[in-house]
Amino acid sequence: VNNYSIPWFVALVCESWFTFSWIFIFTTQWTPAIVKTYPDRLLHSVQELPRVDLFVTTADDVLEPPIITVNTVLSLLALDYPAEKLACYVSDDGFSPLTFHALQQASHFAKLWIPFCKKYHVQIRAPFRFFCDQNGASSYQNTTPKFREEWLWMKEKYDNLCHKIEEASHKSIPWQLDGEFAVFSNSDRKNHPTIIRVIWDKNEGLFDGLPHLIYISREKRSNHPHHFKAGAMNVLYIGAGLAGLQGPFYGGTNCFHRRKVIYGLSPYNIEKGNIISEKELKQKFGGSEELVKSVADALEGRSYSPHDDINVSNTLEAASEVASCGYEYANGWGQQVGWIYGSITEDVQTGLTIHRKGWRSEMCTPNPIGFTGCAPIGLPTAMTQQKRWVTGMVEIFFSRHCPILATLFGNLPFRMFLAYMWIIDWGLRSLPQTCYVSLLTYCIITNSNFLPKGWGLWIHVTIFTIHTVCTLSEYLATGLSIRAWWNNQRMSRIRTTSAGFLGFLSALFKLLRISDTVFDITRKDENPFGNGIHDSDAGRFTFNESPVFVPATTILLSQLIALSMKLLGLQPIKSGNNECGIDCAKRDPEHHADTALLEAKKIASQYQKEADKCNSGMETCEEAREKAESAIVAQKKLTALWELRARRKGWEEWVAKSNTKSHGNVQYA
Ligand SMILES: O=c1ccn([C@@H]2O[C@H](COP(=O)(O)OP(=O)(O)O[C@H]3O[C@H](CO)[C@@H](O)[C@H](O)[C@H]3O)[C@@H](O)[C@H]2O)c(=O)[nH]1
Repeated sequence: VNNYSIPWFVALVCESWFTFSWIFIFTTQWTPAIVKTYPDRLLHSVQELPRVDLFVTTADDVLEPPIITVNTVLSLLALDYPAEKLACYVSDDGFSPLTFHALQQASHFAKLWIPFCKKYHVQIRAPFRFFCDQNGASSYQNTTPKFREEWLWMKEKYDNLCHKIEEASHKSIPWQLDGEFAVFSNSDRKNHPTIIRVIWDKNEGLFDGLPHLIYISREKRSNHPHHFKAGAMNVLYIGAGLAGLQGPFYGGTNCFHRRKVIYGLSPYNIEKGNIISEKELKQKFGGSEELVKSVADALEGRSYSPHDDINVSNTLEAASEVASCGYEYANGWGQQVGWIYGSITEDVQTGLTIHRKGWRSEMCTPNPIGFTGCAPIGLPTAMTQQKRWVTGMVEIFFSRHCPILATLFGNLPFRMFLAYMWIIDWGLRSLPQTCYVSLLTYCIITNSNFLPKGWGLWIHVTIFTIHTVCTLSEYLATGLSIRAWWNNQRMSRIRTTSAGFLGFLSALFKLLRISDTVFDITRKDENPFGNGIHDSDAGRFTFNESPVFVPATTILLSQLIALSMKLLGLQPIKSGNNECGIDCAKRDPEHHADTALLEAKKIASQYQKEADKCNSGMETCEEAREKAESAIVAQKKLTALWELRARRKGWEEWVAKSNTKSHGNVQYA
C-alpha cells in the first residue's frame, strides 16, 4: 500500500462507489413489474368512484406564470370524472393578486371549456396544449362542421382569457386592490395573513357540473419556517380535511394518496383495527376540533356519502385557523403525518416514510397517459432543478429517513430499499463522478497515473466499452437515436460537474450547519409547445452566467490546459517509479533526500564492484608474478647446472662468444 499515492486511493474510492451505483441501476431492471390498466371498466362503476380532492401549487407568478397554473386547473376541472366528486384547491405561496385574478377569469372560461371537453370527449384538457396544433381543428378525429365551428369559438375565448391575464401581468397595478383584492394590499409575500377564497362553490347552485375551486395563500411570517412545497401541501391537506370531499388526494403529476396513508396509519394498524384515541389525535393533528373529527371519521372508515352537501363557505373560519403558520407547532404535521419536512425533495422523503410503514404503491401508465407535466426547456433551468434534487437526495441519505435505516428498523422491503438507493444515489454519486473527472486532469498535469499498467488497464477499457454498448443498445431498443444517446451522455457530464457538485456541497453545508438549503423554483415556460419562440435554441446546450456552471467550466478549462501541456511536452519529468501525486508534492524535500540516498547507494555499490574486480585482478597478477619468479629461479638453477657441466668438459665463456659472432645469430646448445 505504501507504494500507492493519493490519486490512486481517490480512484479506488470512486470506482468502488461506481460499483455500488451499478448494482442499484442493475436491480431496477431486474424483474420489472408492468401494471395493466383498464380505464374503460370504470364506466361500469361510476357510482362507486371515490371523491377526490385535487391540489395545485404555485409559488411565484414570474417563474410560474399564472397562465400555466390556470391551464393546470382547467385540465383538472375538465377531467372525465363526475364533477360532484371533484374539488380543486390552489395553494399560492407567491401571495399574488395576479394569480387570484387569473383563477377568477379562468373560472368563467371553465363554464365553457368543461362542457366542450365533455361533449367532444377531449383527451388533452389543458387548453394551451389543445390549441397549440398548427393544423387547428382539422388535426382532431372529430372534424364535423359543428366541431370546427365550436373549436374556433373556444379558441377565441381562450385567446381572450390569455390576453386578459397577459394584460393584467403587464400593468404595475393591474386593478384596484379593493373589494376581494383588499387583502393583498399592505402585505408582502413573506409576511402576510392567510387568504382563503372560494372561487367556485358548486353548492351555490349557479352552475351544475363545475367542481369546487378554492384559492388558499397560507399565512407567512418572516421568522417562521415554511417548509416550501411540503408546508404548502400540508396546509392544503389540512384545509381539505375540513372542507374537502374526504376521498383520496391528488397531489402532483400522476400521484394519488389515500387519506389514511397521509394521516399516518400503517397497514398493520388497519389489520389490527387500531383506533387512535382522541388524545393521540389531538397530539398528531393539532387543536382544531373540526379537523380532529374529520380525521377520526376518515380513519374509522366513516366517509361522507356522495349525497352529502358540502358547503365549503361554512368551514372557512376553521380552515383559516389551520392555515395559520403557528398551527403546526407541537403536533405531528410534517413529522409523523402529512408531507414530511426536512428535505427539499419532499416527495421522495414522504414516499419513503409511507413505504417504511409497509404500504405498497402502484405505478399505472394507461395509454394515453392520464396526467403529464412539463420539463424545463433550457439548460440553466434544468440545472437549477437538478441542483435542488441532488441537494434533497443527499439530505435524505444523511437523515433519519435514510433508506438503510428504513430497511433495518422499519418495514421497507429489500427491493424497495434498492430502488430508493438508486434514486438517492443519483444525487450522491455526483461527488465521486466530479472527483474522477478531475483526477484525470490532475494526473496529466502532474505527469502521474492512477490507472493500472499493462494488462490491468484492460479491465477499465473493457468496463468502459461494455457500459457504452449497453447504454447505447438500451437507447436504440426504446426507439431513441444515437444522437439522443450522445446528447444525454454530454448532459450527464455537465449535470454531474455543475448542478450535481453544487447540490452536494449545498447539502453538506446544511449538514455542517454552515448554511441552509434553498428551494429554487423551476422556471415554467409560458410557451412550452413552441410558437417559434425557442426554435433558435432547439437542439442546443444553452449556458448563461449562472454560478451553477462555474465548477464544470473550471474542470473544462483545466482539462484543456492539461491537454495542451501533454501535447506541448510541458509535463514535469516523471520521478522514478513512484506513482506521484498530491502526496508527492507534500513530501518534496523528503522525497529528494530519499532519491539522493538511493542514488548514492547505487554509486557506492558500483564502486564496490569495481574495487572487487581490481582486487581479483591484483590477485591474478600476483599469482602470475610468483609463478614467473619461481620459473626464473628454476631456469637459473638449470643454467647453472649446464654451465657447470660444460666447464667440466672444458668450455670457456670467451670461446663461446667468439664462435657465436662468427656463425651469425645461430646458437647451438
Ligand atoms: O415554497 C414553495 C416552493 C415550491 N412550491 C411548489 O412546489 C412545486 C414544485 O416545485 P418545482 O420548482 O416545480 O419543482 P419540480 O422540480 O418541477 O418538481 C418536482 O420536484 C419537486 C421536488 O423537488 C416535487 O415537489 C414535485 O412534485 C416534482 O414534480 C411547484 O408547483 C411550486 O410552486 C410551493 O408551493 N411552495
